[in-house]
Amino acid sequence: MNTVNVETPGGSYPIHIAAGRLDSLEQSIPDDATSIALVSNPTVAALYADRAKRALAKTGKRLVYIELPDGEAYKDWQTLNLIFDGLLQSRCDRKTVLVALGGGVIGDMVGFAASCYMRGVRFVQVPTTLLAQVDSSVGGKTAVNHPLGKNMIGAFYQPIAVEIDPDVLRTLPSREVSAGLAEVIKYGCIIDAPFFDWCEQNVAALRALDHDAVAYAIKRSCELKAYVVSQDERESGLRAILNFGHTFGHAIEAGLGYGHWLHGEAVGCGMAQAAELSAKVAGLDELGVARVRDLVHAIGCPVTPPNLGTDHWIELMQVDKKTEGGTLRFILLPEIGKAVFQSAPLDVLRQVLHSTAVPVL
Ligand SMILES: NC(=O)c1ccc[n+]([C@@H]2O[C@H](COP(=O)([O-])OP(=O)(O)OC[C@H]3O[C@@H](n4cnc5c(N)ncnc54)[C@H](O)[C@@H]3O)[C@@H](O)[C@H]2O)c1
Ligand SMILES: O=C(O)C(=O)C[C@@H](O)[C@H](O)[C@H](O)COP(=O)(O)O
Ligand SMILES: [Zn+2]
Repeated sequence: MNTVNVETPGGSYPIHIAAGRLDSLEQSIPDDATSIALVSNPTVAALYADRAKRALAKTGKRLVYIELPDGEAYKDWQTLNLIFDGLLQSRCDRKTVLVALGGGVIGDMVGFAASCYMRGVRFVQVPTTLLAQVDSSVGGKTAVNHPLGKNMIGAFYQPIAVEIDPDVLRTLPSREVSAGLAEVIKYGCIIDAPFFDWCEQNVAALRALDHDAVAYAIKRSCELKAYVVSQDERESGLRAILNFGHTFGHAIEAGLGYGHWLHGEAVGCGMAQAAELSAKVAGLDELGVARVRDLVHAIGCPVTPPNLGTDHWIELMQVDKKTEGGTLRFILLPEIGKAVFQSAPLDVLRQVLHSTAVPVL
């Protein structure tokens, strides 16, 4: 088993990565827990809830199961309330431990529910998508979407453990694999040039879910995310680099309606756009722009953004959490493997949006 540790003021915890880990989930439940609330969705539950329940039952503790509808469109306040309904109806108390079994949508919502149920209870992340295993389960960003903006209502709240079983990825649709790979290559772009090179060389193996390639990608991604989050839990500086591609990507998600493009697809396309903007204002050379765009394409994500209309694009991007006093700020690349946080002149941004936009079919 590989273990990566995350250490933040809000909590320190292990990320355990091992094939078959799903069958040992009982090890993540503290002895003083009074009960366990497992939260999942119908898609994931049909595949993995029985195994998760069997493992958790080994604790001898009362087990409650709560099911949420599947999809980004349900990452909202109303669905969040279903978790509170379930917890209250089952008389869950302050020592109940929540277990999030699913992708980033389940993880972000269960984490947020844990942050505010009875003013805070413990929770465990059991990520079942590639995206969740390499990114969303680590670092304690929890949230729901608002129609006007992505992840706008939420909290920083760390899990007590992250339990990763890479074997569950075998049932993941290939479109979801591509979306997860967008967040994998993001780490290469912002902080680890050799990892970017490695991703370029191993694209086919990654898309085919080759065991060794995926194991390395998960481990390296978790190490890099743990390093960044441990330096800056609440995004007062360094952590913002994890938002590379997201100012564009979140605008695509909100602008098209949540769920039309997957988060990873929108971020992939957003990274290609951010690379183009980087060439105009942050010094990235044309080869760098081409390498980012080609790798996004090679992992199976779109590189041509939808035509949201330049003014609407800008309105949507202004809702971004990095915006300060109305000024849009971006994570840009002076070179592959290095990221900076800066604003960009509006006319230059308009050029990028204009040059890359094509009509939605
Ligand atoms: N908190 C963070 O730091 C962070 C980081 C990145 C993304 N996110 C958020 O994560 C969300 C995206 O997460 P996602 O890409 O995991 O999407 P998702 O949670 O919607 O899961 C994608 C789909 O795969 C299904 N699925 C999950 N595991 C499966 C498996 N093993 N086999 C078959 N199907 C499976 C799900 O039911 C769903 O239909 C977005 O809301 C995004 O904002 C959060
Ligand atoms: O963990 C982070 O920090 C990230 O920015 C990771 C992103 O991949 C993730 O999509 C995150 O939810 C975006 O954060 P937000 O603050 O822009 O909503
Ligand atoms: Zn993301």
